[in-house]
Amino acid sequence: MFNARSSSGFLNTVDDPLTNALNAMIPPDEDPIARANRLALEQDARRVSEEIEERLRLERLEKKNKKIVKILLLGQSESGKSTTLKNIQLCYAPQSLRQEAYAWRTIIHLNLLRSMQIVIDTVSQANRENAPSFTDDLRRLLIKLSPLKQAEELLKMKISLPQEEDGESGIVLADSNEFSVRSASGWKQAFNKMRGITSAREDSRFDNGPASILEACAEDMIALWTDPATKQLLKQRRIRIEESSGFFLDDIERIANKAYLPTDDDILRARLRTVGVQEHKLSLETGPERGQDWYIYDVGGSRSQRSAWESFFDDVNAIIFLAPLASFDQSLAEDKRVNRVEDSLLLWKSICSSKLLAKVELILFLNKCDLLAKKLESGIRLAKFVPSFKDHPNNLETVTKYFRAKFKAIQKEYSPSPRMFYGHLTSVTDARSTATIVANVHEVVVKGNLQSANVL
Ligand SMILES: Nc1nc2c(ncn2[C@@H]2O[C@H](COP(=O)(O)OP(=O)(O)OP(=O)(O)O)[C@@H](O)[C@H]2O)c(=O)[nH]1
Ligand SMILES: [Mg+2]
Repeated sequence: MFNARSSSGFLNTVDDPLTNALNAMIPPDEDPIARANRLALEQDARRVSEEIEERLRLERLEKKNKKIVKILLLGQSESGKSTTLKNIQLCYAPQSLRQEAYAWRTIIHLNLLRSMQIVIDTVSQANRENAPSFTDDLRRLLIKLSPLKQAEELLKMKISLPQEEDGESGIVLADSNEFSVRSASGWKQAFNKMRGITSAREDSRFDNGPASILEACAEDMIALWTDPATKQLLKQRRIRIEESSGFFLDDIERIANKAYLPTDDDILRARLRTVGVQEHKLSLETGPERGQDWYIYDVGGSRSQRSAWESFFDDVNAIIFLAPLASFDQSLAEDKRVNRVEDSLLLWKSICSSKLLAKVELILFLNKCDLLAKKLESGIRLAKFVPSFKDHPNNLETVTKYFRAKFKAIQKEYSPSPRMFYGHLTSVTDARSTATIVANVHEVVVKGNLQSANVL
């Protein structure tokens, strides 16, 4: 009797309708030659049937693979979420980021002016207080740098040019020091208007006045920033601008040049606060997931914005959670009583324990390790801010090991069901090392996606 091959798992002798139909057609007085012919024909039919089954299986698999992948970036404000998104763009769609370089130039100019303003304010205050370290040189520089205020106003106007439908512009001022990007179209319109402009010379549609002011003031900005009296005043007042977001004061000569166009590295270091949620669509162009669409959601991380996160938890595949370790000696901008690392640990706990996220892959980036290393080397002791660290050696290896174990233990204790721990030590302003980690995230996401589709 004909036996269907069952190793493929699709067909068997009992239930297969084709086998049953063929068996019913066997003539009772069949001779050996007719039998051999019939078996050959049946085998042929079986092969074709199996081929069709296999093709359908592959099509089903392909469809499942094409399932939209959703990744959510979470973490407190300034943890590095938007910078991680830029890294993912750099890995999978570098041209799209480079096309935005000219728009980032304006943000970087604003970042530079923001840091310069902190220096100017500190030196001016020393003047008002008749500090002995205030010199005539500093006084002269302050006067010469007064046009920078106008440059800042012009830049803000330039970036706020497009009006959204509701009449609001894309860029808003969060406080006197920081501006931010709204999730809606204003900022994208600004990008689009500037898209394709690859050099300042082509920038005929926009007033290039602020860049002229910056170039004219470059020498004096460098003189003020590098003056030993300035450094001393900043140190006395414990102002460490070098560690703040969007620090470009060591690059004034290059950035204040009128022909300046940001490098990838500059774009990663630029600071533009996120307000709301930004969706970024990525179509994978190579590899086995070719054609698959990834949607990456970048959210605003400040406390007032966190209530909006939950509406994005639905059918999310993976969460990249950023905890900036270098902030162990800082408090939240929105609540000075709360230590930043403590806030990250509490946030991590709430994400791990969420029932809605029980099946979601969690990938932890213990970020800003470059700044953490510098901070520890400069003698700042972790135990002063995190007493449970006790008298362990205050070096990068021990500190990162300590935090990794702490985050891992929280995940283990609070996850509704057991899940893998993916923890990376990152410095997401470093594109090269981050590319390796992004590849790892890719693997986890693809594996998780196949598992959720019951393909693995
Ligand atoms: N040195 C250093 N700087 C970093 C690192 N990660 C991020 N930054 C910088 O920190 C600043 C803040 O990063 P963002 O990516 O804007 O932070 P965010 O989490 O998106 O913040 P919100 O939009 O306010 O929620 C930027 O200027 C980054 O360049 C890091 O690993 N090392
Ligand atoms: Mg952001």
